[in-house]
Amino acid sequence: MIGRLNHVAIAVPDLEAARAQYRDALGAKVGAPQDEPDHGVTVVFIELPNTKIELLYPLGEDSPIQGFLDKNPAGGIHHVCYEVEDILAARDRLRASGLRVLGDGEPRIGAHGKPVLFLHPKDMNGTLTELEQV
Ligand SMILES: CC[C@@H](C(=O)O)C(=O)SCCNC(=O)CCNC(=O)[C@H](O)C(C)(C)COP(=O)(O)OP(=O)(O)OC[C@H]1O[C@@H](n2cnc3c(N)ncnc32)[C@H](O)[C@@H]1OP(=O)(O)O
Ligand SMILES: [Co+2]
Repeated sequence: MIGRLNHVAIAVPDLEAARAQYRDALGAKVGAPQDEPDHGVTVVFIELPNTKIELLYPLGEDSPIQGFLDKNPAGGIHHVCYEVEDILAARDRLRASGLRVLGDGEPRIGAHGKPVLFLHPKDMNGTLTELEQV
């Protein structure tokens, strides 16, 4: 059911420093910061030949990544995102397997303008998992 790895998200304590590191030290193609108020994060996408890195920084007072950064002040891998063709079919299949879909279970529009859902990290081998319909 799952398709390509769309992105690996890394929560960072200093977004500009992380952007500069990927651009200058690693020589990567680094995008501009993009505020996502509905998701409580500012994101920067880094284009790699085979996937993307999504740098995450908290936005607003109720950011879902604040707790993660409090526990991991140097930053760390926050989630992985897999592509699916039909997100509602994927959600129903995963729920039937006993996995918890976060929030109200209704897909929300993500940073690429496509519907996304998240699966609880405790049900996914300790890894917060995002699904994006492509
Ligand atoms: C820009 C849009 C979109 C895109 O298009 O790409 C995005 O990527 S948005 C990214 C940010 N949005 C989200 O993360 C939404 C989903 N996340 C959540 O609903 C919450 O963050 C959470 C996963 C339910 C965690 O909630 P929180 O209140 O921060 O923590 P808890 O204390 O309740 O955590 C319970 C338990 O889970 C562990 N945990 C938390 N976050 C992670 C993580 N990222 N990876 C692995 N494990 C995680 C946490 O440590 C707790 O474990 P214990 O300490 O053992 O209890
Ligand atoms: Co993401």
